[in-house]
Amino acid sequence: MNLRIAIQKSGRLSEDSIKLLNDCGIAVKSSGAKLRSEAENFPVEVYFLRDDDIPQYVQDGVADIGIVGENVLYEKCKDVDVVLPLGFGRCRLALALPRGMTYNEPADLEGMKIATSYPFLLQNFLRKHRVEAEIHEISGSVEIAPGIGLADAVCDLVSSGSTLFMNGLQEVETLLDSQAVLVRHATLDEQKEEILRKMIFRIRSVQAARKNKYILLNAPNNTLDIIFSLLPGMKSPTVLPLAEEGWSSVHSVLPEDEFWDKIEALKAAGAQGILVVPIEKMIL
Ligand SMILES: Nc1ncnc2c1ncn2[C@@H]1O[C@H](COP(=O)(O)OP(=O)(O)OP(=O)(O)O)[C@@H](O)[C@H]1O
Ligand SMILES: O=P(O)(O)OC[C@H]1O[C@H](OP(=O)(O)OP(=O)(O)O)[C@H](O)[C@@H]1O
Ligand SMILES: [Mg+2]
Repeated sequence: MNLRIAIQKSGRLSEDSIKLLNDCGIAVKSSGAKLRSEAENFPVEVYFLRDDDIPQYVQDGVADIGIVGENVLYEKCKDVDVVLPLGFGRCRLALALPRGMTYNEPADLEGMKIATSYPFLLQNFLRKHRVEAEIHEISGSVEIAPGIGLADAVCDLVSSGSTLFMNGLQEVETLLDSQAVLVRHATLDEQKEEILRKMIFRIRSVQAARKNKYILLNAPNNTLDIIFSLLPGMKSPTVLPLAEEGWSSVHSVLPEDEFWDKIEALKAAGAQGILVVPIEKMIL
């Protein structure tokens, strides 16, 4: 029996969703016209859908799991469980006003007409701040609304901010920070649970590998104590003697976010010939 997984057919999450499955050793191709596809080497079947529909499909058990942005998930309010964050599709749901308009607090939105594709999340925000405003729901190109007299403000997704900028808008509030998450139907039979467990294990290994680098360096033996204190490694660093007397080669694993600071410190401690290599999988 196959685990049925729903991913976005074409859009911002499609490529990263397929790449994640591929990096987990699950051979699926991007959809084309075929909206269902079985992996060749792992018991999953992929459904290619509009992202808006994914929470409903997973809630109803039409799909067992899905990949969807938190923005869509929380807007749709469906009963599905979040399994784990996936680290891509990062964006924020934000309120924006025409540039130059003063904004100090949510009360400044009182009486405004706000265009959005996220009426539920916007309504929550307005209610929380006891603001009365009119919500005008549109399904896309939201940022055009103030410029054509359709609304006074917008509430839409932002990542680089260039769409807001190009449309003469300024961001004034963040309602939600979002990324893609893996969601699941509340209950699955034991066979599907087992497939999902394997998949989660693979995803975690891929994520750990993406967050770390393998580092190799040469150092004089009298600097090794300082170098070890800088390089924790998965257990502890590997040390091999160099052919040249009094020198060693040290191998270790470094988190991506500590990387540049550590490299500076390693150089200062006497490390030379530093090589940094990506890790493909990391089994914890
Ligand atoms: N600018 C962005 N940067 C990063 N992630 C984004 C950005 N815009 C949207 N996302 C994330 O990607 C998801 C899909 O965005 P996309 O624009 O492809 O959706 P869509 O047009 O609604 O597609 P569909 O046709 O599937 O309904 C969003 O729900 C959000 O989680
Ligand atoms: O801050 P930025 O980097 O400019 O990104 C923000 C834009 O990206 C998304 O739309 P998208 O380009 O996915 O088009 P869509 O309207 O078809 O969803 C979102 O709806 C914004 O319009
Ligand atoms: Mg959509």
